Amino acid sequence: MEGINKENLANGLEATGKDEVKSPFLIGVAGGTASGKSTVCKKIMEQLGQAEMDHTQRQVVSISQDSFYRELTPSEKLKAQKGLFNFDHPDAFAWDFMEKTLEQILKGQKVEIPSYDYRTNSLDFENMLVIYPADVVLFEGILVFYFPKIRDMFHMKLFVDTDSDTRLARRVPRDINERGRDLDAVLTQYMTFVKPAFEEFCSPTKKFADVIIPRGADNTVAIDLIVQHIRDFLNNRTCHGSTGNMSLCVNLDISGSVEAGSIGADMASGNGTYNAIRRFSTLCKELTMKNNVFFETNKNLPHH
Ligand SMILES: Nc1ncnc2c1ncn2[C@@H]1O[C@H](COP(=O)(O)OP(=O)(O)O)[C@@H](O)[C@H]1O
Ligand SMILES: O=c1ccn([C@@H]2O[C@H](COP(=O)(O)O)[C@@H](O)[C@H]2O)c(=O)[nH]1
Repeated sequence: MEGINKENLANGLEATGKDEVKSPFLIGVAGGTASGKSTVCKKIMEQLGQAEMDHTQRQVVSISQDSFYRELTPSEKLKAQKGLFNFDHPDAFAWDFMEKTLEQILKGQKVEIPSYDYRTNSLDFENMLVIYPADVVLFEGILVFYFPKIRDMFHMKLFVDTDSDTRLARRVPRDINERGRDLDAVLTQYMTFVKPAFEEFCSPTKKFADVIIPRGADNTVAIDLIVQHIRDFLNNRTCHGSTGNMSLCVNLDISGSVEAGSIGADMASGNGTYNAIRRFSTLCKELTMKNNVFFETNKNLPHH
């Protein structure tokens, strides 16, 4: 990406000649089908007072990976109508378009993406979604951590981890009531494509997450913490512009064992917000509340 790196993105500024364009803090939200990814994003937006706000004015926006399904060939369309197309395989997505769109978003540009119509298994170009520049962008989908180029764009990665029985129990009524399917088709698609693809492509990406959220939207403690972190980010950006996440130093200073100073040191040493965020997520994993473990430790994270 020319002219962009994680450092200046996380600091929120990209130099474009004389003008300074605000680049958003990009959060990836992955997880299996019906794990609660969109519900988690919706809750975050609601708690931040963004959901009821006019979409041109929002500081936080949420985008679904579904807008990046690729257009099907006529024969694939026929297969899809019979429930014989694999929408859970990485090949079902238009990765180039996804990458380009995220690059534009990171450059602070307005983008237009199609909505997705599950009833016809196709992109709806009549109903384009306009994504206005925002301070924080949530990007959710089953495979958002699958491709390294996309994965590396996120400043923070969340994985919504809901057990597969619960997910299936939620998917069945959702697909019947909201996506125009019948029970047989939902179960056949689940057993033929959804479950095997989850195990092969989605579940292995959990290891890339900075924060794993067990039980999805039911995990109010985890959501409150993430909301608080976004609030800090937004306040800081408003108060300090490019100084990014200084308030992390204050807000994380809630336990004697928390090394709030090391976050400040990151900022002061010029290692920047990205490192501070990494430390934040590590701290989250270390934090255990009495009788309430709200984050599952991701053992695959490198030590800082
Ligand atoms: N915590 C929850 N409790 C009960 N139902 C939920 C919960 N989270 C999500 N759902 C329901 O499960 C279905 C899938 O949730 P959704 O957030 O759309 O998942 P995803 O975006 O991961 O596919 C929806 O019908 C939603 O209303
Ligand atoms: O035409 C389509 C496109 C996708 N799907 C299924 O949707 C899920 C992903 O959406 P979630 O909201 O994360 O559940 C994926 O498992 C596909 O199987 C579909 O059924 N039809």
